Amino acid sequence: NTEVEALTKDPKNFATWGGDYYGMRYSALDQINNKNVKDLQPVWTFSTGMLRGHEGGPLVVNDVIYIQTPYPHKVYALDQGTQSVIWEYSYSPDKDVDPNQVISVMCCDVVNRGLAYGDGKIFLAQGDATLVALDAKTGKVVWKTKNGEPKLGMTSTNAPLVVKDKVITGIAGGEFGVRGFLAAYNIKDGTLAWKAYSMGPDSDIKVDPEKTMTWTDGKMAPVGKDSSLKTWEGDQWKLGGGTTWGWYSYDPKLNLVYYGSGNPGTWNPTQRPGDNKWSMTLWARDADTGVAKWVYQMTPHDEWDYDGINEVPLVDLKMTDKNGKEHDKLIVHFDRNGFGYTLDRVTGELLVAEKFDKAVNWASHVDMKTGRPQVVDQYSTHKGGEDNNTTGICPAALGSKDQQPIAYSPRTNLVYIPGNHVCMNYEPFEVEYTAGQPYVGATLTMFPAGVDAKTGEKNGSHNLGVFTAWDPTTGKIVWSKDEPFSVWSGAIATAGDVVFYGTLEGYLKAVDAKTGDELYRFKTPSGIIGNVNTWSYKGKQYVGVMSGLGGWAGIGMAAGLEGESEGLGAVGAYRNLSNYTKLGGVFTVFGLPNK
Ligand SMILES: O=C(O)c1cc(C(=O)O)c2c(n1)C(=O)C(=O)c1cc(C(=O)O)[nH]c1-2
Repeated sequence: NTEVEALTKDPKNFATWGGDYYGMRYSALDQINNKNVKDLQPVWTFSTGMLRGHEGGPLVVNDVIYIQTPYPHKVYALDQGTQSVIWEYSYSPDKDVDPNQVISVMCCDVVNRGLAYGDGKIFLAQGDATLVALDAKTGKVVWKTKNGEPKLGMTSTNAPLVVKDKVITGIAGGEFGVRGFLAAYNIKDGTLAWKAYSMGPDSDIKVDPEKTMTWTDGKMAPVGKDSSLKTWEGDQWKLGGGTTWGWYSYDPKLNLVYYGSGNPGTWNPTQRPGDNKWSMTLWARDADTGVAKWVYQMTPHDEWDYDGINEVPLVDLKMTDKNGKEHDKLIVHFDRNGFGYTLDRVTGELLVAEKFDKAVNWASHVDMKTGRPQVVDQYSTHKGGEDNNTTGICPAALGSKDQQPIAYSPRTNLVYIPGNHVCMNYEPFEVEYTAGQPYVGATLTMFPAGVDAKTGEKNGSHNLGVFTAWDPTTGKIVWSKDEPFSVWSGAIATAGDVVFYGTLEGYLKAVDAKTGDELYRFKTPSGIIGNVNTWSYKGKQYVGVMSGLGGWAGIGMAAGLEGESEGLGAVGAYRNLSNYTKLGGVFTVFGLPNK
């Protein structure tokens, strides 16, 4: 979409979830820099009036700020000059939708990861799995389309992406036996352009047996006929998961959309033998047709809920592989499974797969020839012994990183990873599918990793989080900073050589892009699970973030859960958070003082 591309080229805007089509989360603004960021101040705030988890970040298009809240949603268009509401959209359910039923099938709080802009419209993927287009000037509904059935456990939490004349969106519900898909809707009227499932017959998954390639035996080869069906028993693929609730990025020159698919259903691995393709997979799909150019499955036959949906940012960086071949169009991906991947985004060749959190113990390494992780027997959840409980698995199900997007700076050539440092015990149990009911089949408890995040030495630390700078060409940690709680907020890097991120206790932090030294912190009104964005208005640079504790890590407080293993195992680990912060959605804008 040429309009969106032009908007993202002017750093006064922040016009997609990632700031650009690449999903780099880098801003060319440098007014706020590593020397003066210590003087940063909150300059205005705005309460969203809602309590649950606030994910995503402000979209800034031609001086108007657009923010959205968790389900049942509000969208606000804000005027920066008067700091007032231009328009407000209030969600109202269609006749056949019961908001309480929707809330009951949203797995990890009622979050929403953000808005998209294009063609004079603002797009919101609503919790009830309808995609709505709002007039960017008035907030009036232009069109609305049903992308999934909440009664079957389908919900939406993703930030859509406008690509050419289409809006790309996905579906959540991997814990409810939903078969994931990516869908493209026509931007003018919301009619379906294409839909591509994560598993099933070749035609459903838009895979060409001859032309869709995958990493095999150290090179790319066609996936062959029935590449998904062959890896499931019977028709289990129909409840196969592989949902697509994360982030989508796009290469306008290659016309390819990149994203990852989630965990296979159920979490109990003994119930679904096989590799369960193409769950846990990185995808490159043609934006016009949806047909897959290449696929790479990161975690075949998942046994840990290492959902593969984390963002797939594009980076233009030169590297030479071990055969001496040069690559300069790359993607990076930091998976829940704890491995940081670099692939050639044109061909899908696997270039780097290394641990970005040294606590990771479920696999020793990724075999670079087959691309398969080498599972450590002791941490296979098939092998839980008499009580069926496998203990001390790292990372926990919420991964070494969950949905919180990374930032990449083309000035340092480093990736900045907001991360988790959490391990788990995992006890699978037999579960039967009932439409619209949880199809989880495992009980978890989580706890801090207790090892040095850089060296892997045991140190008994109680940190649940870590913020890491990473070299994507070598797969090495450059620096890392412990955080008391998981960093559940999306980072941003700037041309001022500052990296910003939020913490679960509620701090907005700025660190030096080269050294990681902390330069600034400010305690916002609630825990931060939103993304930090930056833009400029009347020549002045601003930084903005939504506070509002929730998401999976904050589910205990957000949903009022108490039991150790409630909230899919997260409640126990993050219990202490309530000593630091409370619920409440607030958008805070920061700037340097006027001289
Ligand atoms: O399988 C799914 O469909 C699905 C959906 C979601 C979601 O939509 O928020 C999450 C997850 N899984 C999940 O595994 C997970 O760790 C997670 C964390 C969060 C969050 O917003 O904090 N959502 C989700």
